[in-house]
Amino acid sequence: MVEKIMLDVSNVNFNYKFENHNVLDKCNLELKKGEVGCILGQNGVGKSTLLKCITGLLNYDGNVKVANKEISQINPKERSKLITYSAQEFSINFNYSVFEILLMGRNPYVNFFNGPTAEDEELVYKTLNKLQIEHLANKSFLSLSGGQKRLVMIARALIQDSKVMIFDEPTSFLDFKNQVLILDVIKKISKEYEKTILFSLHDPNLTHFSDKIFTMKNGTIVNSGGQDLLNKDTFMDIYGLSTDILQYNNKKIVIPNI
Ligand SMILES: Nc1ncnc2c1ncn2[C@@H]1O[C@H](COP(=O)(O)OP(=O)(O)OP(=O)(O)O)[C@@H](O)[C@H]1O
Repeated sequence: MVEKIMLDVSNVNFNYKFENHNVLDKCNLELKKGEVGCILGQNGVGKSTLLKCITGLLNYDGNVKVANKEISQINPKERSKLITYSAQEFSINFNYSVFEILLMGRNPYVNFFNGPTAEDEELVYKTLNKLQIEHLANKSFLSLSGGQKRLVMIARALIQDSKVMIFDEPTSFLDFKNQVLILDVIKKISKEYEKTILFSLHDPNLTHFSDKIFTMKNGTIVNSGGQDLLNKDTFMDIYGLSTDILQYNNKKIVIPNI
C-alpha cells in the first residue's frame, strides 16, 4: 500500500515586511497520514515562521498542501477542519471559562442555527480528562498559570479535530511531568486517529515522541530522519554545540559536552 502524504511543504520562502533577508529559504518537508514530526533549531532560525506559513497565517511563496489542497486557497472554515495551529502565545482577552474556550474549538463543525451538540460537549469532557485538567473546566481562562493555559490551548487544538495539527513549542511553560504528558497524548492521538502532527521543540531528549525529526538552520530544513539524526554532527551543525550521545533502552540521550 502506498502511504498517503498528508502534509507536503515545498520550496517555501518568506520574509517579513521591511526585512531585507529571507527568513525562510526554500523549506521542504513532508509527513504522512498518522506521522508525528518535530523541528529542532536555534532560537530565531525560523521555526515559528515556518509553522505559521504552513497554517496559512502568513503569506508564503511556494507550496503547502494538506490532503492535496493548497492551504492558501481554502476558506478559513474549511481550512480549520484540515489544519489546527496552537501558538506559543495566547491572545484571549475575554473572561471565558475553560469549558467555553474548549467548546469554541468545535466552531468549524457547528451549525449556525443549532449550536454545539451533546457530542461536542462530551468531546470537551473526554479531552479534559485525557489531559488530566478536568478541575480547570469552570475556571476563568485568564486566571490560569502559563502552563495551565498551555494545556488548555493544546486541548482546544485536539478538540478541533483537524487532519493536521501544528503546535509551536507545545512543551513551553510546562513542568517536567506535563511536558511528557502532552507529548505522549500527541503521539497517542496521532496513532489512534491517524492525525498528522508537527511541532517545534527545544529539548532533543523529547524527540522520541516523534517519528521524524527535521533540523533547521539558516531559515531552511537541512536534514530529516529518525533517531539516527541524534548524533554529534547534527548538534555541532545546528547549534555549534559539542555533545555526547548515550544509548539507553533503544533511546538516544543527548548530553551537552561543556
Ligand atoms: N513579526 C515579525 N517581524 C519581523 N521579523 C520577525 C517577526 N517575527 C519573527 N521575526 C524574525 O524572524 C526570524 C525567525 O523568527 P522565528 O520566531 O520564526 O524563530 P524561531 O526559530 O521560532 O525562534 P524561537 O526558537 O526563539 O521561538 C527571527 O530573526 C525573528 O527576529
